[in-house]
Amino acid sequence: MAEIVIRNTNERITGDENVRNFLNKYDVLFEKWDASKLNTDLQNNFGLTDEQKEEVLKTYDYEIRDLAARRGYQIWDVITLSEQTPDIEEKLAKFEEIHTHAEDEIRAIVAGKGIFVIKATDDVGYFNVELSPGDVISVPENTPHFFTLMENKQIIAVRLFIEKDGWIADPYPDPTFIKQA
Ligand SMILES: CSCCC(=O)/C(O)=C/O
Ligand SMILES: [Fe+2]
Ligand code: NI
Repeated sequence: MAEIVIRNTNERITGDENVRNFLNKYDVLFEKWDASKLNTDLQNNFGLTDEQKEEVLKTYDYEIRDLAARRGYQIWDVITLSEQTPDIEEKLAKFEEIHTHAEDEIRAIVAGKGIFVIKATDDVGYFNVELSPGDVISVPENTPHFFTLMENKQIIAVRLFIEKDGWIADPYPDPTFIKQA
């Protein structure tokens, strides 16, 4: 179940309805998928082959096409990150830099955990969205954010993009961002 932490105040927001209301204020979509639909072998496999990634996409085909039809996404993929991932440190270092995308994108967590840190308004600052299996969020266009893993250091996520070019990150160096919280 997703939880929010507002970094400047340490306020924690829990419960799907409260999380949805908070996120919607910042144009972040929050929905749920049934995490138990994924075959348990795949839920515990953080080094998926291309064939297994296709199986993940097939499992959530209805949910993906529904989101695509409602919100205009055109392409999707599966990403898995864990200590088994080649070049994990370089990949994480890239995801952990604050950046924006010119398009709105979806991240649906189907196994493992992760945190998106997203900028709200200047007065509220950044908030953490701690995501668990079944949590689906959008990252709105031109919104500063970054991603990091949680203590278990493993995740499988489905990503939906509008642009055929896929994931293009524009760096957003932000001197107001405070790392600890
Ligand atoms: C869990 S998805 C990996 C990170 C990612 O796709 C992204 O866009 C980070 O900003
Ligand atoms: Fe992103
Ligand atoms: Ni990003």
